[in-house]
Amino acid sequence: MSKLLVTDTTLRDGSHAVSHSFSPEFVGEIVSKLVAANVPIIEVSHGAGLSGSTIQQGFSTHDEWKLIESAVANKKDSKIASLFVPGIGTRPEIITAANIGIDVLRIAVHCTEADVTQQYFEQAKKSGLETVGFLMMSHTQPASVLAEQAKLMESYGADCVYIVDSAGALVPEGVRERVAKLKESLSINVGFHAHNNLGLAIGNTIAALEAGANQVDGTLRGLGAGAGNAPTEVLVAVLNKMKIETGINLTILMDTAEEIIAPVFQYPLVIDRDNLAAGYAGVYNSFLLHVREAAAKFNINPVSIIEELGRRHAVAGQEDWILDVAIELAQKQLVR
Ligand SMILES: C[C@H](O)CC(=O)C(=O)O
Ligand SMILES: [Mn+2]
Repeated sequence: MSKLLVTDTTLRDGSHAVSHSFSPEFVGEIVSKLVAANVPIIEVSHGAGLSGSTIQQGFSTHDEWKLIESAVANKKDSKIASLFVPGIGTRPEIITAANIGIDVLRIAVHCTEADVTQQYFEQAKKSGLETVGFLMMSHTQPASVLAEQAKLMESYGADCVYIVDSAGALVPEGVRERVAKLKESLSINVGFHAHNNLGLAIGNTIAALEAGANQVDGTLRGLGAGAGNAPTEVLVAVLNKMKIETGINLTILMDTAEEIIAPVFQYPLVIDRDNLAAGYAGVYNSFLLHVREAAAKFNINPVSIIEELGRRHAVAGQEDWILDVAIELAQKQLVR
């Protein structure tokens, strides 16, 4: 097996968990540490991707382009990736990010919407970028549907397609069958991105590797939306034990997670009631901060909002449903 490619997305998925408050200085410091640890790909952007700083997705405290410039300035031999969500980002932002010097664009859509990504893959290729397709909320579709979507992305120019467990809802068997189907269907790399709502982020990532995944994600200390991601340092420790070569320096990861990332946590990253409810109901992790705000505003149990969003199969971009559901539930309480 060629060397496994690990992408650290602390500075992108982790952005959700710190209310998009990373500074250019902090980004430069973390990128330097990840580069020193030999992490091959480092993702940096707003949690919702290029141009994600909006009222619906949460405003960034700093100019996103300055964050990306700082990452590029410190990247040395590592590659800088940015996420891109069609409908949030537009083609000019791809050009701007390429001109700043990113190397990889990760194009993320709900896992049945690959058909809207063609123009963005084409633009990314035109701009000289490597490309990754990110099939979000992959638990909602069977392997056969995901494979069809992934083949569309491959035809548009994707160099890799990821199974993305956005709600942390998959169990290892579900990961294995999805990754194996993509491996069977594609001639490009296959990746996996975990969330830890059921305590399975590491286990699921190993299941993805056993099914043939070539690229996997992690975040330092698991800093990420909702229940967080597979902690990169833990993942590398487990891979070392399994004699799977990554070329990554575990000590630098452990020290950076402990000494620099842990102090920036705004709340403990635990599988609390809301995070477990989201994984169990299959609800998108980046909804959770907004769910908690709405629950507090209307004095209702956040789990009742999460369970209703799960029943309605809410997907990325439907953050406005959170408030609608909260208002409906509050009104029901009033009429009891
Ligand atoms: C835009 C999302 O945060 C992408 C992601 O990390 C996920 O779906 O998980
Ligand atoms: Mn994620």
